[in-house]
Amino acid sequence: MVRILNNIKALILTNSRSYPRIITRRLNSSDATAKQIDVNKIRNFSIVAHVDHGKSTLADRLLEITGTIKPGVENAQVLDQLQVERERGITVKAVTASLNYTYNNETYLLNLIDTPGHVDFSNEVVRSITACQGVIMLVDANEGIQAQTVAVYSLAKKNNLLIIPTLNKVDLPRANPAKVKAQLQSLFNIKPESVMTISAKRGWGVKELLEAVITRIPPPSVDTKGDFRAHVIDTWHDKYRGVLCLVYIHSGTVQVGQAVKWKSDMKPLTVKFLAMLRPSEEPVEEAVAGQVVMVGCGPKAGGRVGDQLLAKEVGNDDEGTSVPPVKHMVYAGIFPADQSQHPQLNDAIKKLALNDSAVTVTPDSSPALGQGWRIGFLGLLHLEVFTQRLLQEYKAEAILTAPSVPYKVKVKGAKAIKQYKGDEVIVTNPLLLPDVKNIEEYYEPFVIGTIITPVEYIGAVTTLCHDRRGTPLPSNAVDDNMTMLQYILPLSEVVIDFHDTLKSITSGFASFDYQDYGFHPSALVRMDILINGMLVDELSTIVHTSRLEWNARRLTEKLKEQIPRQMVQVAIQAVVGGKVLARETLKAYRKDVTAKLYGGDVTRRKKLLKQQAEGKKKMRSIANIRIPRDTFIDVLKR
Ligand SMILES: Nc1nc2c(ncn2[C@@H]2O[C@H](COP(=O)(O)OP(=O)(O)OP(=O)(O)O)[C@@H](O)[C@H]2O)c(=O)[nH]1
Repeated sequence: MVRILNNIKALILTNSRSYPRIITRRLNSSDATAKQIDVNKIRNFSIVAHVDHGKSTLADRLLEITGTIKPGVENAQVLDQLQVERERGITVKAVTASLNYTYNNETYLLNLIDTPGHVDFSNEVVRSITACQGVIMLVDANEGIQAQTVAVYSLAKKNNLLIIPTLNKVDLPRANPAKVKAQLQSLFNIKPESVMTISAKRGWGVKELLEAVITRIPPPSVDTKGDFRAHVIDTWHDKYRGVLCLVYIHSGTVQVGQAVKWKSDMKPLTVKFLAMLRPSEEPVEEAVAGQVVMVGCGPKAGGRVGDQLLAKEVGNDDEGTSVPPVKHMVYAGIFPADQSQHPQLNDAIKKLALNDSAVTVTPDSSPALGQGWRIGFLGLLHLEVFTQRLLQEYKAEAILTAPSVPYKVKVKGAKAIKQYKGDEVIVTNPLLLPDVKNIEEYYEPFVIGTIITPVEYIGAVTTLCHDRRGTPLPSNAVDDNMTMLQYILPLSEVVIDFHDTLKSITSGFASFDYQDYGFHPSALVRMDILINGMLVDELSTIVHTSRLEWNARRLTEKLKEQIPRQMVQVAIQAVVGGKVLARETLKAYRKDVTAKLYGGDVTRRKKLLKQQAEGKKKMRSIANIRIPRDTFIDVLKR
C-alpha cells in the first residue's frame, strides 16, 4: 500500500498552477536518445475511443510494459494529471508519452498521445492526430460501437491514418467480442481477423497490441535532411520557463542553442529547453524529424497551437502541416464576482487560455456586470471544465452568463458593409447584432448528429430530434438490436441539454456525437426585454421564430420572480421589432422602506446608510427601476 501511495505521489503534480502538464521528477532515464533512433524506428500513434472505453487505462498499461511506470498502480491514470480530470474521471487534455520498446532486438521510440473521449474535446483529438500515423481504436467489448466510435473512425480515415481496431474489456463476463466484431464489419467494413482483443485493466493482449503498433503503423514520412520545421500541437505555461510547446518535427533536426523563429512572428529566438516527455521531462540535446518533443525558447518567446517553429534560415512560405482551426460551439460572458478581482481573473484566464488553446478570449463589458470577457468554447462541458480549472488551478472565481451559439448575418447597405468590413458578420454576442434594418438574412449553425440507440427507443429518439428541429438522414443498422440514426440539427438545440435528455429517454443506452455542418439560413429574430419601456441590453437574445413565444414567457416570468418590488409599478415586456410577445407586471411596493433609518442610535443609523449605499452600487438603474446585479446573473444563467 505504502509503495502504491508513494508511486502515485511521485506522479501527481506538486504544483499544478505552474506545471500543468509536467511531472517534475524524472522516472526513467532512457537508453535511446534521439540521435540513436532512426526515423524508421519511430511510431507516432494515438488511442481514440468513445468516452470510458478505456483509453487512459490502456495508456497506463503501455507505460508499465515499457518500464516507464512501475506495475501494480491500479487506476493510476498517469496521463490524467489535471485535478478536474481526476475528479470527473475524464480526460480533458491530450498528453504525450515517449516510450522505448525493444522488439526483435531493435529499440523503437513509440510516441503515445492520449486523447480525450468527450465530444467537447474533439479539438484535442484532431490536434493530436496531426502528429500521428496511426491510431488504436478502442471499442468496449461489452457496450459495442458508440456514436463517438463512428466519429473517431471517420476522423482517422479522413486523415489517412492506419487504424488498429481493438476490443477492450474482454475480461467482463458480459463482453461479446464476436458481436462487436460483426458490428465493426457491418459499419466500417473491418475484417474480424484484423481486430485485436485486450483487457487494458488486466493487461491481457497489451503486449501483442504494442507489437501491432510497431508492425502495422508506418514510421513518420518526414524529411530528416531538410531545414528544421515543426508544428505546435500543445502549449502550456511554466512559472519559471515561460511558454513550453509540444511540437511535432516534420523536417530536419533541432538542438539546444539553435536559432529559430515562429512562422507567425519571425523574431529570432534560441531553443533553451528541449525534452522528451516520458511523460516526465527527459532533457535531450537534439531531436530529429518524426519526433514529438517539448521545446521552450525562454520566458518571453510566446508560441501557440497551430503555429510553426522554423529554423532561422527558413523563409516565411506556406509549406508544412498546419493544425485545422478550432470551431467554437458556444460563447459565454465571464465576469469577476467583484470588479476589484478583474486583474487577478484576467491573469488567470490568460494563463489558462494558453494551455487550453481551444478557447478564444475577447474583452466584453456590460453596464450591469462591469468589465469582463466573452469566451468561445467547444461545448458546455468544455465551458464547465474551463471555469472549474479557473477556480481550482488559479483560485479565480467567475460569474458566467447564459451560453449562446454563434450566428451569422448577411448585412445590406454600403454603410453597413463598410462598417462590418464585408457583408457577412459572425455574431457571438446577441448585443452586437447589427441593426435589424441592415440585416438581409440570418444564418444558424447546424451539426450532423449521430445517435446509436437500441431499436426499442427509435420512436422516442425520433420524437426528440423532431422537437429539436432536426432533419433526418438515412439510418443504418449496427446489428439486430442497435441502430445508428443521423440528423441535421441546429447547434443551439443540441448544446444545452440534448445529450442529457437523450440519455434519460433511452435509460442511458443511446450515445451521441456531432460534427459541424456549417451555417445555413434560418428564421431568427432578436428578442429584447423592456423594463417600463426601456431596453435592457444585457437581456437581448437571438431566438428561432418557432421558439419565440415560449422564450418570451419564460424570460418575463423569471424576471418577475427575480426583480425586487419597487416604489412604482414595473412592466416587464418581451418584444420583437416593437411587437409585445409577453408581459408581466410587478406591483408597487407600499411599505415605507426608510422607516428603519429613523430613531435608534447614530452608529446604527450610519451602518444602515452605509449598507444601503453599498447595495445601491450593485444595482443597475433602468428607467428609475433598480435591478440588483444578482438578478442579471440569475436570469442569464442557464
Ligand atoms: N473490466 C474492465 N474495466 C476496464 C478495462 N479498461 C478500462 N476499464 C474501466 O473502464 C473505466 C473507464 O476507463 P478509462 O481508462 O478512464 O476510460 P477513458 O476512455 O480514458 O475515459 P475518458 O478519458 O473519459 O475518455 C474505468 O473504470 C476503468 O477501470 C478493462 O479492460 N476491463
